[in-house]
Amino acid sequence: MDAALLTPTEMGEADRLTIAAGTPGIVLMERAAKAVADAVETGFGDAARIALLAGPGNNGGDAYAAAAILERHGRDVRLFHLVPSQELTGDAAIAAKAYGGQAAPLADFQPQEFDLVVDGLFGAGLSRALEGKVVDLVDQLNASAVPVLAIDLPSGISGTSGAVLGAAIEAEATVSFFRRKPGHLLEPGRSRCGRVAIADIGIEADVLAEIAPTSFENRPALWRHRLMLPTQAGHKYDRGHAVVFSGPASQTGAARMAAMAALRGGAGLATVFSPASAILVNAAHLTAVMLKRCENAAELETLLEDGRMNAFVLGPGFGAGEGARAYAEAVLSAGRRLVLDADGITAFQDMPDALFDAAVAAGNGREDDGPALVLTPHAGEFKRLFPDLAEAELGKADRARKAAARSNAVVILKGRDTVIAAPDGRAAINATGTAWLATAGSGDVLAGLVAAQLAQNTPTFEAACAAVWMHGKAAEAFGPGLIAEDLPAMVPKVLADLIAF
Ligand SMILES: NC(=O)C1=CN([C@@H]2O[C@H](COP(=O)(O)OP(=O)(O)OC[C@H]3O[C@@H](n4cnc5c(N)ncnc54)[C@H](OP(=O)(O)O)[C@@H]3O)[C@@H](O)[C@H]2O)[C@@H](O)CC1
Ligand SMILES: Nc1ncnc2c1ncn2[C@@H]1O[C@H](COP(=O)(O)OP(=O)(O)O)[C@@H](O)[C@H]1O
Ligand SMILES: [K+]
Repeated sequence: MDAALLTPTEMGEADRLTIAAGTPGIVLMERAAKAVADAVETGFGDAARIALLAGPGNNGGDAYAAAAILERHGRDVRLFHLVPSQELTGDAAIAAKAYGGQAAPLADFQPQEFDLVVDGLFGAGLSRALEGKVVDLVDQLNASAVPVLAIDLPSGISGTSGAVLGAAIEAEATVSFFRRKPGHLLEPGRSRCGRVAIADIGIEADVLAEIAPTSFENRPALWRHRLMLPTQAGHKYDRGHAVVFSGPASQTGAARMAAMAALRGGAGLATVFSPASAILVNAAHLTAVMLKRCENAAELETLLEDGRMNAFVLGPGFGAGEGARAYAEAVLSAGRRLVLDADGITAFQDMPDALFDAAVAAGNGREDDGPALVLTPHAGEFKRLFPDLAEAELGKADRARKAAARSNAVVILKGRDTVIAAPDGRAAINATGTAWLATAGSGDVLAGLVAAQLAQNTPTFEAACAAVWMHGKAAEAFGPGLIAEDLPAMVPKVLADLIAF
């Protein structure tokens, strides 16, 4: 549960359970305010003049309480309120009453008069788009060079989806409480948050058992225990045999990169299945990865008789069309797990139901494996299979969740904020990687890394999460100038860190 993310509603529940167990709300608010004041001292110690913006709810209450602490520390603070303090209720009213310092209406706020702005306008309670004068204020603040420290979330960012509702503050840092929220990790929220720190305000982790969150940050804590690492006396077949389908002679590189990634990621063996026309070009470039001819669906049926080949990748450089559909259906109906990427996804754009039916029929493979199918679309490919979901007013995590449920697949919806979703409703949001991953062929390597985990019998959701995390870590380890070929070579370092973890 360390990796759990809480939606604002779930966070409200954590708050409620904690208060019911005996900690008054004002105590939680005081602790939240202390964390904000600490973040000011550690991150913005040089700021001479500090403005705190207070909204109409408890986010504003946090601002009042933080202003009181900073003033006690001798800092030059001034508070600006969206509504007069007499209109506040509950804990926010208590905090406002306790603050005896300077306060003025928000209309008087001029960003350039300050060295730091603490944003306590709206947090978890944001319920609709910002409008009117508040939008003007947000625009004015964003245009100024004054750094902002956001309380809980930058105002205007949805904690659930990371969306900008009307307008949103661009923070340099954000202090949130107990656990991250999806909006801290999903774009554009992630970019608006700046550095995120999570403060312990005394909410016990055991409230999570009752809340049963379904969103997670993609961290090793989520899947490390499900990874099958080599054993001392292990045989290569213990680690499975990954197969990648090659495209025609002019586009074979993608499959080889995926196969190399499968091997580096720990599959015991990796083989490229190649059409006859591309055998020579593949042979000229393969060494540790093996090669077999696979010309058509009939030949594939024969090859599938070798039950040790347990994880397949179809799509990178494959070419779209009927061939891809027949292969995908054959692999799934043979009870093997399949990563369907790129052209493999496009091949089903006119008949997504044929794919979903095949995935449903394939069921969950061996008992604990999870779904037989992994889909790895970027936003464009996602739209080909799920046009209605791509256009619906949904956050990225819910979009991926609905797609996973409909297709009975684990869906890896790629991008800077890749979401991995399972048909059972779990969704993990990834935070590893660099912008250098946006390079030709990097998705092919990811497909191979997923197959590496599937080959080693990692359950499907955890396999996908681990692969996405490693892919990002490999990019971080390489640094600038990355091209796709560099990624498999960085996997050993990523694995070493993971094993030491
Ligand atoms: N949970 C916890 O454990 C803890 C939570 N804590 C803190 O509480 C915060 C959550 O407080 P909260 O629930 O009072 O919500 P908050 O973000 O202040 O906003 C609600 C107010 O804004 C209003 N409003 C909404 N949208 C609007 C719009 N577009 N334009 C204009 N108005 C809008 C809304 O009005 P209404 O929708 O009711 O009309 C309501 O008045 C959380 O982020 C954290 O900082 C900490 O103290 C520590 C413990
Ligand atoms: N700005 C970014 N930051 C981090 N990762 C990114 C970014 N842009 C793309 N990626 C990742 O790079 C990979 C690109 O895959 P894909 O779109 O399939 O490209 P290709 O088809 O060229 O292989 C995905 O894993 C995606 O999540
Ligand atoms: K805020």
